Amino acid sequence: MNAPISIQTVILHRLVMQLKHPFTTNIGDFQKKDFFIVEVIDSNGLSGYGETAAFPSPWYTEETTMTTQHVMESFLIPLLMNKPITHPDQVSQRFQVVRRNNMAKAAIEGAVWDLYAKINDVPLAVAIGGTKQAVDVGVAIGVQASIPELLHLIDTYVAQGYKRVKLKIKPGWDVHVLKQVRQQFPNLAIMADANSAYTLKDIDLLKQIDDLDLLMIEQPLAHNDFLDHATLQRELSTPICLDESIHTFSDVRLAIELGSCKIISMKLARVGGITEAKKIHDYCQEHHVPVWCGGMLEAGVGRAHSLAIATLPQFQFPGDTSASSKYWEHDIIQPEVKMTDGQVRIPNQPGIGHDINWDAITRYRIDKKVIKN
Ligand SMILES: O=C(O)CCC(=O)C1=CC=C[C@@H](O)[C@@H]1C(=O)O
Ligand SMILES: [Mg+2]
Repeated sequence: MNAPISIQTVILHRLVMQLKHPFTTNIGDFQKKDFFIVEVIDSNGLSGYGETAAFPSPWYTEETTMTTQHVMESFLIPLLMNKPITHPDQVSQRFQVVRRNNMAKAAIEGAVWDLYAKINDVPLAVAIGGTKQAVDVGVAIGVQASIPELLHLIDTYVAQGYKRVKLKIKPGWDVHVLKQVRQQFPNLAIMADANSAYTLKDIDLLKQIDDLDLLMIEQPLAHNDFLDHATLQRELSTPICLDESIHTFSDVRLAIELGSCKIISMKLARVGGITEAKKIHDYCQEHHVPVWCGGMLEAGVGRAHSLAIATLPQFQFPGDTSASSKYWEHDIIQPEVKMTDGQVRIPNQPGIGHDINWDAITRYRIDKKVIKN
């Protein structure tokens, strides 16, 4: 039986970090990340760290930077502090009285998982049940100003060692672009992410991607439409991967039972944390459904959590957990996440396996809230 963990203090560090380059999808451009690093401190003064992923506006899910602050401060942190826990799995159970708000939940639950792993002196990946020492990683590339610029960018990332590229697509930037990329890179692992930019009216256009040997097409249709995705999957040989549709274990069961997809994008923030992610992983393993780790433009703490979950065996495709340098001049962890030959090695230090870079935290921090039990 694990010793009780009593959270005495929670600190919300609000940071704003400028992306090295704007990240463009069919919904809009991102220039900066406005988020929280959640620090949970136990009765011995040991800290665990988590990271919120919500964007400043509610376009990806219903959550935003500010909704996560409100739900963490007003509901989740009081629930966490009101009695000790003996295992991080109890955190998501305790949070069930709060509907949805998965990104707020995942940041706090992740911090407790990091603390738990440190208390038990094991890497977070080991505490989760991970089996890999290194994980394959790829890069996500937003919509570019021109096809030549896209091809140059892909060339740059391939030269760095990345073995998979994910390309954002949208009406007017899709089949013709993918065809030229495939022509230039005949053997490269390529996937497309549509962020719900299409409907079944586009079925004839989407069927053209079947000649391009893509790994998958991510979220072609609406976030809440399992039936049309099932209709589309029956027409496509390219596997559909669901991202924005998947918020819970029951969403995964529905999608697999209906045939809405053949691959699941796992994002700790979107599903509410590590405990739910492990449940989804185990179901996908049992039903032979590949999983891979999507990205949310994380800073180093969130990136380290994603890398840890990606060590579970059913993660079968390179994740979006590219090196820190893809997005950040200076990351908030040390050492930063580095990619070598298409892989990131999993640290064997306890917890997330990276120290917090407090100089960087101070540089980016715009607010700090200390909540004591
Ligand atoms: O974190 C990364 O490197 C990739 C991020 C990424 O592709 C996305 C983040 C959030 C929403 C989308 O734009 C997109 C996705 O759908 O996966
Ligand atoms: Mg996606």
